[in-house]
Amino acid sequence: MDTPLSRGCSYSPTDSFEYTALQFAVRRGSAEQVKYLIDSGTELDTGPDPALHLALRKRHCAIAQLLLQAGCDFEIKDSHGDYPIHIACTLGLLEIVRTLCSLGCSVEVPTAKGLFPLHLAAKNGHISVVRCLCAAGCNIDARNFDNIRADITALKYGHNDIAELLDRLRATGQRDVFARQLVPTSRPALRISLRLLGHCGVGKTSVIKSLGAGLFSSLFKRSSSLQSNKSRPSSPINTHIEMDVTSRQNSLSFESSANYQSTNGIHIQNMDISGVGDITVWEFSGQESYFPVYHHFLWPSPYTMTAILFSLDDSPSTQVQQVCYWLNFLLARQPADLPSAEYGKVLLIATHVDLTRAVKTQHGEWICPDAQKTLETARKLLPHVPNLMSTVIIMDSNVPASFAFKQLKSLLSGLRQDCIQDKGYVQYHKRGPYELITSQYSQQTVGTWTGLLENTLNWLVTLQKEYEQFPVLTRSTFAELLRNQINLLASDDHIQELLLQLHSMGEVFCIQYLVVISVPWLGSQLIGELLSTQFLLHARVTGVYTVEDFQASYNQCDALGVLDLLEALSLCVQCDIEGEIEYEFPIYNHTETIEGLWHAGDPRYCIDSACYGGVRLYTSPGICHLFNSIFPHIQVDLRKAVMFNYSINDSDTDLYQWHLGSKLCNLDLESLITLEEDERAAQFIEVKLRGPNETAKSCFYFLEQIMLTLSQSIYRVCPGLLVEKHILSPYELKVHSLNPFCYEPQYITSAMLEAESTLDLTLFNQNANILETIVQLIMFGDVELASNIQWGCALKIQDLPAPVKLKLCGLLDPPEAHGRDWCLLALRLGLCQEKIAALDSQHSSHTMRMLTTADCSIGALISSLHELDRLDAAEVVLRSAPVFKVLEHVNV
Ligand SMILES: Nc1nc2c(ncn2[C@@H]2O[C@H](COP(=O)(O)OP(=O)(O)OP(=O)(O)O)[C@@H](O)[C@H]2O)c(=O)[nH]1
Repeated sequence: MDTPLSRGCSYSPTDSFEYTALQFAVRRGSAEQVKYLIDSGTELDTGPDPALHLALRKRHCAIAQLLLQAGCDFEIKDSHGDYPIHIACTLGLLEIVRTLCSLGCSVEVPTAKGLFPLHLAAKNGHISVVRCLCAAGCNIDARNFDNIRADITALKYGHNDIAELLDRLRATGQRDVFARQLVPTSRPALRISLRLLGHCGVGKTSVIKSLGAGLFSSLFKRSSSLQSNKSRPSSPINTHIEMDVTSRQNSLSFESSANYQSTNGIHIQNMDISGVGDITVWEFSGQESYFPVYHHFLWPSPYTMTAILFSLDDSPSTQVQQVCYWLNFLLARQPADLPSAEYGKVLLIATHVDLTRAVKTQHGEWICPDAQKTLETARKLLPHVPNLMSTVIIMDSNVPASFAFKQLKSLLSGLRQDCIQDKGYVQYHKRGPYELITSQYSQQTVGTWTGLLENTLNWLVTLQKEYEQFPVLTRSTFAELLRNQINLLASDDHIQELLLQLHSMGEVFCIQYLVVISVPWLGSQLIGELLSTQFLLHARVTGVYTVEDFQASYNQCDALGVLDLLEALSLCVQCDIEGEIEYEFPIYNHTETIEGLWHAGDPRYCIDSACYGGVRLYTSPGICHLFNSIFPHIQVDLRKAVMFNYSINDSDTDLYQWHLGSKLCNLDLESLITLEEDERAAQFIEVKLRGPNETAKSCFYFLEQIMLTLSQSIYRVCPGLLVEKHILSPYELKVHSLNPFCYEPQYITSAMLEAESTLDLTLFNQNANILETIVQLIMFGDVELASNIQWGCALKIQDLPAPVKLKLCGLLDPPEAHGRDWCLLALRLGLCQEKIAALDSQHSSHTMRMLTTADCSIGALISSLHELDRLDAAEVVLRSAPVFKVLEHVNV
C-alpha cells in the first residue's frame, strides 16, 4: 500500500460518530486501501453511513464495485434514508445500477420523500438508468407520495425523451418481452467464416459455387469446367522447385485472364452447408486494385478459416511464390502479438489437379506430391505463420461431390466444434461483455445468442430493403431505429455489443461512426465498382474530386454519403482547397512525376553546408509487393498530417502528390516520399530530405515527423509487417548521385555493437569509397541531437517490434538438434526454463514469454544469439531492430 492509514484510525468504530478505517479509505477514494481492508476481513456495513453509500455519494464507482463484490449489504439505508440504488439512480451511475439489479436489489423501494428509483433517474435525466431499471422489472406505473408517475416527473424536469420512452413502454405493453430479449442465453452466437485468398483464376469462385452446389449441378458443372480449360497446357510432374529464397526478385502477376469472369471486389455470402451449418464465405478478388481495402476485412478471428488457393497448373516456383505472397499478405494484416489461439486457421488448397497427371486413390483422394511440396516449402520459408494447417487439400474446384470437398467441409465443421468447445467462447464468459467492448480486437469474440440478436437479424432484412439504395447508417441512427423498431430497452452498451456480434458475423460492417447494413453491397457493389480497373482507368487523373464531380462519375447513390464512407475506409481525404471542398483519392492519382521536383541546382541546397539525409523502408527479404496497397494510405495520412499536425500556419507547409510520390515542404525544408523498386526489383519507400545551411535540427525532427506518419499508416494497414529501415548516404544525396549508397540496418547495428563509442562510429560507403560518421547519417551532422536519442542496442528487448518477436518465435520455438533454441537462450539471458514455462502468460510460445519477461537489451540479445551460433535469429534482430529511438518528439 502506498498511502499509510491516517493516525488514530481504527479498524472498527469506537463510537457511532467516528468513521471506520474502511470509511476513511472510501472517502479518500483509495481503492488499494479498501481492497486491503476487505482482504483483512474488516466489517463492511458499519455506521449510519455505510461504506457503500459513502463511495456512491463520492462517485467512487470502482470502490463501490469492490464493496459489492465483497458482499456488502445493499439493502440498507444511510443517515439520509437512502438505499444505494437511490444514490446510484440520482447520480446516473449506470454500471452500479446494473450491478445492483443483477444482484437482485429491490427497485421498488421509495426514499424517505417517497420517490422511487425510477422517479430519481427520470428527474435527473438519466435515460440509460431508466432503461436499465425498466429491464430489471421496475413498475413503470408506480406513483410517488404525491401520486405522480415517473413519466410526469420526467416531463416536469424537461426530460421529454424519458417521458416518451416510458409512455411507449406502457403503450406497447411489451416491456417484459424487451427485457427478456436482453438476457444472454447459453447458446453461442457463432458464425464461422471461410475466407478465400489467391491470385486471379486459381479457382476461388469455383470453390464457392461447388461448396453450395448439389450433386446434380456438380455433374453439369464438371463438363463446363472441362470446356473452359481446354486450352490450358498440362504441367510436367515432379518438377524440381528452384527458388532463390534470398532474392527479392519475383514474378508475381495479378492480371486476370479474359477467359472467365473475374470477381470484382469482395464477394460475401452466407451459406448453409450440409454437415457444416451456417457460414459466411468471403471471396477476395485476386485483382491488385482491390488490395488497399482488404485489411478492413482480414481481422484475426478464431472463428475463421482462411484458405489460400494456388493452381497446380502453374509452375512449382510460381505456386510457392503465390502461396508465400498470400501468407505474408495475411500475416501482415494481423497484429503479431496475439496469442496463437486468437488467429484463425490457415489452409492451403491446390486446385486444377485435373490438369496435371496426378492420380486418385480408390476413395477419390488425389495424390499429388507437387502440392505437398509447395506446402512444405512455404512452411520452411515462413515458419512463423500461426495455425497453418499441415494438410493441403487437392482438388478440381469444379467437382463438388468429390473427396476434396468432403475434406473441406469436415475441416469447417471441425472448426465449428473447436470454437464451441474452445477458449474463444469461454474467454467471452471470463472477460464479460463490457471488457469485450473496450478490447481492441474484440470482433473476434462472438459471445452468446440473445433474443435481441435474433430479432435484429430478422429486422436487418427489412432494413436492407428500406435502405437498398445506400445501405449505410450512422451508429446513432442505427441505435435510434433499433430502439424504435426492435427494443426500446436496448442500452448503448447492448447496441455496441450487438454491432460487434453482427460485424464479426459479417452481417454489418462497422467503421468509425458508420454502420454498413449490407456487407455484400459494400464488398461487391461499392468497392467492386470503385476500385475496378475499369473505374480506375476513367478516374480523374489528379485523383481530386469535388462532390459534384464524384456524383457525375458514380451516380448510383448520394455522393456525399459515399464520400463519407470512402473517407472512413481511408481511401480519400477531404480537403478545403481555397474555400472549396474537394476529396483527394491517391488511388486514382495517375499524374506523372514532374521534372525539377528535386532540383540539384537549387541555390538553397547546393552549398556545402546544406543538410541532406534520408531513409529507405524495405520489407524483410522474401516479402514483396506489400507496399503497393499501403502507399495510397500513406498519401492520405500525409495530407491529413499537413492539415492537422505539421504546422500551425497553413502557408508554411505544402504537399504535392502524384502517382506513387509526394513532395512535402515545410518552410525551407523539402522532402520527397516515393515508392520505388531497386535493381533487384525489391520495393522500397524512400524518404529524402534537405534543408539549407544550419537547419540540421529542423531537418532531423521533420524527418522524424514524416517517419512517424509513415509508420502509423503502415501499422494501420499492416500491423504485422516487418519493416527494415536503411539509411541513405548523406554525402551521395548531396551530390545527387543517381543511386546513393544505402546503409543496411544490420551493418549499422553490428558496427554499433563493436564500437567503443557510438558517436565516434564511422561507416564505409562502398559506392563513393568514403567514410561517413553516424552523426552525419542520423543527425544531419549535429552532435547535440544525441542527447535526445537512445541507441537501438541499448533499448530493452520489449521495444522490439511485435512482428520481429513473432519471427523469432518461429525460429527459436522448435526444438533444435543441439539445443540451440529458446532453452539455451533463456539460460544465457539469465532466466531458467522452468520459470519461463511456468509464467502465467496467454502466449503458448516460450520465446514470446521470454521476450516479454527478460530484462535484457537488444544488444545483449544479439550477442547471445551470436554466441549460440543462431545467426539466423541474430540476423532477424539486426535487420529489424530500431537503430535508434527519439526520446522526445519536437514539432518543426
Ligand atoms: N480444370 C479446372 N479448372 C478450374 C479449376 N478451378 C477453377 N477453374 C477454372 O478457372 C477459371 C477461373 O476460375 P475462378 O474460380 O473464377 O477463379 P478465381 O480465383 O475466382 O479468380 P478471380 O475472380 O479473378 O480472383 C474458370 O474458368 C474455372 O472454371 C480446377 O480445379 N480445374
